[in-house]
Amino acid sequence: MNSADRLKDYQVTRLQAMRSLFEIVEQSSEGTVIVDREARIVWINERYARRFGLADPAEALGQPVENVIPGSLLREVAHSGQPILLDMLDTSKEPLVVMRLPIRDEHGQLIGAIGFALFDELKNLSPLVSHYLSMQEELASTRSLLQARQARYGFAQFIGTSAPALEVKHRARRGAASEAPILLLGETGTGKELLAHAIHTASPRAHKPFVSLNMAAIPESLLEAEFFGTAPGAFTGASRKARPGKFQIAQGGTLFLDEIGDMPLHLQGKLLRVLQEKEFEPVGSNQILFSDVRLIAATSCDLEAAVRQGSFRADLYYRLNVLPIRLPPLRERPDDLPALCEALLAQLGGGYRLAPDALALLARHGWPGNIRELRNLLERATLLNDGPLLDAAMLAAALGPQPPLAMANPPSPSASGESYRQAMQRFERELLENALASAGNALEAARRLGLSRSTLYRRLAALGISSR
Ligand SMILES: Nc1ncnc2c1ncn2[C@@H]1O[C@H](COP(=O)(O)OP(=O)(O)OP(=O)(O)O)[C@@H](O)[C@H]1O
Repeated sequence: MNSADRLKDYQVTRLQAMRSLFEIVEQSSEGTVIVDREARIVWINERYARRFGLADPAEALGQPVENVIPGSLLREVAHSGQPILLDMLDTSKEPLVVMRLPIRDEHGQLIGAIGFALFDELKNLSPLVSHYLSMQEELASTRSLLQARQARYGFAQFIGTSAPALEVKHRARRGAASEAPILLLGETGTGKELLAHAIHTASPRAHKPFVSLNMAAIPESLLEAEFFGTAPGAFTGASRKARPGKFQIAQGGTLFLDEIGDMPLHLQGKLLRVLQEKEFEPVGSNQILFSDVRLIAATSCDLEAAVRQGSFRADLYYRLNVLPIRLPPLRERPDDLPALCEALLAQLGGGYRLAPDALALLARHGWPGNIRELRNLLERATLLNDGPLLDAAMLAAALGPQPPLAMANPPSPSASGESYRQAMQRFERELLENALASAGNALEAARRLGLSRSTLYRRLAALGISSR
């Protein structure tokens, strides 16, 4: 077939397509009307005429379109030549969804317009519209949640070039590339949460949420709902709406469970099920939800001892312990002190630096609160001094009247043959009670001790000390 034949063929096909289109729309629509350039009706189908109260379509011919169809915009289209592809037309009965198109002759001259009433069953559209609106809402809230839940730190923020710190980063990078659960072990303030953020940021899940949950900070009775969410009206006082749990919020991303050793036994079984079966049920529902969440757990307590004592399930411990990473206490990595001080002082702002004798003093300190304690101390020193150079005397003043813990007198051994454990408990009790008494409140006491508030509360609860 040559190109002229092909063109002829195309034009025929196009004409046939146009005719079919007109017939289909005309037959399936609620009505069709054609007007000339002056917006007088030249043709209207029976159905449409009847809708506007005319028994015979012939009665409409020659009339201005607005006389028959109040509110019609066909005059505008016949004048401007601009189509109105989708619009609503209010009528005395139900509103119509209409389409209006200009009509041109074979020379392209505007000669009128055609209007189709596509349908009147607007309620058919409402599920579509409400579905669209709810999807828009969901998208907006997911976007803002995601922004709020982006991990804040990467490996660059984890300061340290000592051998133990490099080993931590090396293992953490390997962990980031895998999907296995990670268990972060270490004393309070050693950077477990910081490292969990960094692992998430370096993992393929980085663009999905990072959600953290501290077992010690949430009352036991609310933990299950925090974890798995609730079905609508799941329990008295629960919201009538379903409430998503951290597993749903973290979907596709990472869930960081801090102080996992404080997790109640009955929840440990449920967590194990999620890890093994990748599914869970919201509280008060028997709907099974699929979970795609990478778990990073952290603890400052001795989980193996907890397993031996029966307060932590052995099967969950083994499942979590696939890739344990132990964060060394600050006293085991004194070489990192200068870099840590520099980074923490830079974060605090104000251009402060440490004098060499200040570093020597810090190296002798015991750091029970580790890097959090170091950060708090430096912050206090910058608040007490105008700077820019902080010396040993200034840091000693910021540390407070008592000598640094490493140099403090050890508790005297009890003449009555007190065990190591009992002596440690007595020491801890004195330390916490003194801190509470001198600080006046738990938040300030935690700050002074270099502990997180949740760790302080947990230790107070364990020793039966009231925080008031
Ligand atoms: N290697 C590090 N480099 C820089 N800052 C650090 C480092 N490790 C910890 N920090 C800082 O020390 C503080 C405590 O860290 P983080 O909260 O991660 O400790 P944690 O081990 O999770 O403590 P807890 O067990 O009490 O919850 C934070 O301000 C953190 O940014």
